[in-house]
Amino acid sequence: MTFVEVLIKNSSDIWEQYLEHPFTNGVVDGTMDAEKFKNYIIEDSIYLNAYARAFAGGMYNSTRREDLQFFYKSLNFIEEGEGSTRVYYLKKYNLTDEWIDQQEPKPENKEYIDFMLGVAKDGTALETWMAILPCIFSYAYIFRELTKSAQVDESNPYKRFLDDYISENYHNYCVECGKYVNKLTSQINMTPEYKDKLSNIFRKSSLCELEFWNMANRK
Ligand SMILES: Cc1ncc(CO)c(N)n1
Repeated sequence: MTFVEVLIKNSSDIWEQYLEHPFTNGVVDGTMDAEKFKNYIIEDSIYLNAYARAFAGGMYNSTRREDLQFFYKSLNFIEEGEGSTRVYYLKKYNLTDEWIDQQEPKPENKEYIDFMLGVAKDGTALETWMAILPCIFSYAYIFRELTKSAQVDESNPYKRFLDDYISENYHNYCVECGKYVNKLTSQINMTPEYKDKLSNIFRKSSLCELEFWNMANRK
């Protein structure tokens, strides 16, 4: 088993809950309440700004060119994909980035942001990847799994959102991230204690993801 596979296995009890969540299922079948989805997009726009700062923290703490490059290549990929989808929905709701900048995140979002930025501020590149990987991987996992048996309807208002995560492009990016992180772990001395430390960071972010869905599903 690769280290990335171990990480996911150690958080599988949480990951299983993503697939049964009323919010993720409501988005996939298009029945999600429009107001809830709008509020989700607002929180997620705040989150993605903090996410970019986490990458910046990871970059600041990286001294190897490959590590620096992988952070900015990833950030660019996210900005062009999900970032522009958020802008599309914000426009639809007549909201602007300037307005988003003024908003305070809800408590669940704030907890996730604070955790991620804390790891990125003081951690190594690898530790920072532990905090940001559940975000990247879980969306591919959730939306690929949930659309396996049923295609996304053309009339689904959330199709543009879903298409980002079920695309081949996003899948390939996840594979690339996995390879890169596995390579990082093969270059250092991974004691059992350190493996646990890394796995716990990944697990905490996985839990924050679940709380984010719970938050989104509350009015
Ligand atoms: C909270 C959250 N987690 C994961 C993703 C996917 O990158 C996202 N856009 N937002």
